[in-house]
Amino acid sequence: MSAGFVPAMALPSMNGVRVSHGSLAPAKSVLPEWLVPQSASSAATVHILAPEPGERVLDLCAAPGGKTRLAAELMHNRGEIVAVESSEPRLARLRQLLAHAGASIVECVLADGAKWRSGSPRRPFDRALVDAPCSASGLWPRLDWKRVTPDGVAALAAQQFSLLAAAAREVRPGGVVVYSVCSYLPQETLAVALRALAELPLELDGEIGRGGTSGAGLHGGWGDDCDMMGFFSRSRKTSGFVAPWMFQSGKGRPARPPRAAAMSKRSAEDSAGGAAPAAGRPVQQLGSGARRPRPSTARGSPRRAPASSGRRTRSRPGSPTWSRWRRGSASTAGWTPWRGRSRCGRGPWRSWRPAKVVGDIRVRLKGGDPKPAMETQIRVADEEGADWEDRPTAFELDRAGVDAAQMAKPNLERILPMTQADGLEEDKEQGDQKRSKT
Ligand SMILES: C[S@@+](CC[C@H](N)C(=O)[O-])C[C@H]1O[C@@H](n2cnc3c(N)ncnc32)[C@H](O)[C@@H]1O
Repeated sequence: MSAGFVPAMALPSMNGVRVSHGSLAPAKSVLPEWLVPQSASSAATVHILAPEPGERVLDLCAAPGGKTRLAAELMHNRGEIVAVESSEPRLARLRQLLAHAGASIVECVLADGAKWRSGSPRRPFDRALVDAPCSASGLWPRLDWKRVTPDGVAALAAQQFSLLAAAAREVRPGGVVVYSVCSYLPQETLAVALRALAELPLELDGEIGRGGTSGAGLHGGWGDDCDMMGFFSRSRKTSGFVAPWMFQSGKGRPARPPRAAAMSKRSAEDSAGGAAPAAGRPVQQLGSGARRPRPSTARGSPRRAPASSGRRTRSRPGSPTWSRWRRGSASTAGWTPWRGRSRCGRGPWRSWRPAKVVGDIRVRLKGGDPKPAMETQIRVADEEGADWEDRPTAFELDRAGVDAAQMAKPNLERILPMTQADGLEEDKEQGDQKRSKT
C-alpha cells in the first residue's frame, strides 16, 4: 500500500467502480475477462434495490443489462428476474450480456414496461427496478443539450411515471420499488417521485438519509420525508443518478430491510400512523402538513428527530409549486435544490446547477498483466467549491482478493452516514445564511 493511503473499506463492496481518469478503453485492456466495468451509480442503484437470493425481481427497463446482471449476481443466480425491454435490438444485447455472465435466472421480455402485466397476480414481485429512459442530463457533458427540450423532458417524465405505476402494480405489498434516472432535472426526478407518492400506493422509506439528503438535484426541498441518494461528480467522466427508495404500501412490509442497516422501513402500521392503510390508496400525503410521529425502529433504537420541521414545504404534493413542478413550469427562484459549481451552463436549464458532490469512487488502474493493480480513491467534497478530500486506498487485483471483496457487504452504511452529515451541514448553512440576511 502506498504511503499516505488509508484503507477504505468502501470500494469493492459496491460491486462497481468508476474509472475517473482517462477513458475506459485502457481499463478494459488490463481488466481480466471476469471483472466487468460498471459505473458506481449503476452499481449503487442495484444495491439500493438490494435483491436477495430466491426473490422475484422485475427490471422494467432492462437493456443493455448492467443492472440486471448485477442483480443476478447479488441474488447468487437464485430466484427469478423478469427483464422487460421495449427495444428489440437492445433486448438482443441484453440477452447476449446475460448469457455471457451466466445469469440463468433472467427471463427477457420484449414489451412496453408501462403496459406489461405479469399474468400471475398470485406471485407478485418482491422488488422492481425502474431505471427509466430519461434526458440523461446527469451525463453532462456527454449529453447533447440540443436534443433536450422542455417538451421532450415532460414526455419522458410522463413515461417514467407510467413505468413507476406499472412497477407499483406488480410489486407485492411491502415490496421495494426503486426509481432511478441519470438526470438532474426536477421534472424527471423530484416531480415524478412526488407524483408517484401522491398517486400510487408507494411510500418513501422515511428513515434513510433524512432531511433531503445528498445532492442529486434533490437536496433540500423535501424536509424529512425525502430519501434520496445521489452521486454527482464534477469530473468530466461522470454520471449522476437519483434513486428514491420507495416501497409498496400495505401489509407484509419487511420489518427490516435487507443488507443496509440504515435502510430500515416502517411497518404498515407505522406508516399509516397506527392503522394499516387501505390497499391501492396513497398512504403518505406529504402535503398534509402534519408530521407523523416517528416510531422506533425495528431494532428498538429511537429514530432521529427531524432536523428542521416544516422547512421548505412548498414543493409538496398539492401545493401550487408542486403543481408547477409537475407541469414543468416551476422556477427555481427562492428554492435551492442545487449547490456546487455549475457544469450545466449550456443547457436550457442553465440556472440550475449540478448537485453538491457527496461522494465518488474512483479507480485508477496501474500495471498490467498478469497482475494489474487498482488504486482507488474515495473522494468527498462537502462544501460548495471545496476540493476533494482524498481517502484513497490501493489493492492488488488478484482473483481471490476481488472475489472476497465482491462478497463484502454493500457500501451503503458508509455512504449514508456521510450523506446524513451532509444534510446537517446544509441545515447549518441555511441557518447561517438566514441570520446574515436579517
Ligand atoms: C436507462 S436505460 C436502462 C439501462 C439498464 N437498466 C442498464 O442498467 O443497463 C433505459 C432502457 O429502457 C428502455 N425503454 C424505454 N422505454 C421503455 C418502455 N416503455 N418499456 C420498457 N423499456 C423501455 C430503453 O430502450 C432503454 O434500453
